Amino acid sequence: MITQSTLTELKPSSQPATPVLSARGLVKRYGRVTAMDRADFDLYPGEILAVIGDNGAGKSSLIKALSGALIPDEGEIRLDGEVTRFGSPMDAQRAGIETVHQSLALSPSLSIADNMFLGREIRRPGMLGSVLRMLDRPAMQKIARDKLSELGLMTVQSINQPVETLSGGQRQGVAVARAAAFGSRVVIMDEPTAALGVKESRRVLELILDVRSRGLPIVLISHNMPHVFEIADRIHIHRLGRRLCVINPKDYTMSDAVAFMTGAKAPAEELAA
Ligand SMILES: Nc1ncnc2c1ncn2[C@@H]1O[C@H](COP(=O)(O)OP(=O)(O)OP(=O)(O)O)[C@@H](O)[C@H]1O
Repeated sequence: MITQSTLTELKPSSQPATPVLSARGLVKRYGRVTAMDRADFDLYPGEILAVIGDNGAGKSSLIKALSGALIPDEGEIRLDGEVTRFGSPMDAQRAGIETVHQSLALSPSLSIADNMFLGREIRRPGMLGSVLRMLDRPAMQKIARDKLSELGLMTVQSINQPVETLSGGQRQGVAVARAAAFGSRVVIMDEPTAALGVKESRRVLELILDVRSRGLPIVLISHNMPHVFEIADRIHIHRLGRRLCVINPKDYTMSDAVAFMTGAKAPAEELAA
């Protein structure tokens, strides 16, 4: 049953007014296709915000803009209230935003530790002026081991095991651990359970809750309604390139959410974002 919640009520009362990450009026056009049509977004400290929407609603475009992989034609993004511009994914990473892509972006033949530090290896101080500094493998292995055990992921036999020898759930675990290790402000997860079985999905959901309990807010893009309703604090519903509304999963059913997503039902006026 639809209750008459207001947007204000949807923010947990402990939340300060400033979102960690927000966007206003994002627009992205590809020729005649408008992938983002004045899209808004707000992520508050310590929350799991699910982003749901029908195929082609523009979720990936929104997430790409928030993670520096797409430069919007219009609109603004704010980090801790300050207007920011991400020219590349590296810019967003430097600002503390880590994204776990659906493809995971892991190198199968490399070890778990090497994958965790791919592209940001730790190097030993080299000879004065030397560009070719040696990799500090012991340091990277120690941090990788610490991060994985912090998240209860030390079921993998060795930190030096190639990623291709891991199960789908363990690989997802490595990708989440990497994001949690380097993301100081926000972790974005794109369909983290899409390719997993029931047991592995469960473990990944627990991992996401672990990451939240360590204080990092999470954006979860998912088509899996039971997962979304189980772990999200708020649900951002995207439709036709923009945020349609934000709901509290305690106040709505999965059928309500699907009806909003598909346009079968309109949200109450005060919910409209
Ligand atoms: N690079 C591109 N070139 C042309 N059109 C694009 C491009 N990227 C996205 N689009 C279009 O923009 C719209 C929104 O796409 P987007 O991938 O953001 O949606 P989505 O909600 O993530 O969809 P899905 O759930 O199917 O992954 C779609 O119509 C898509 O075809």
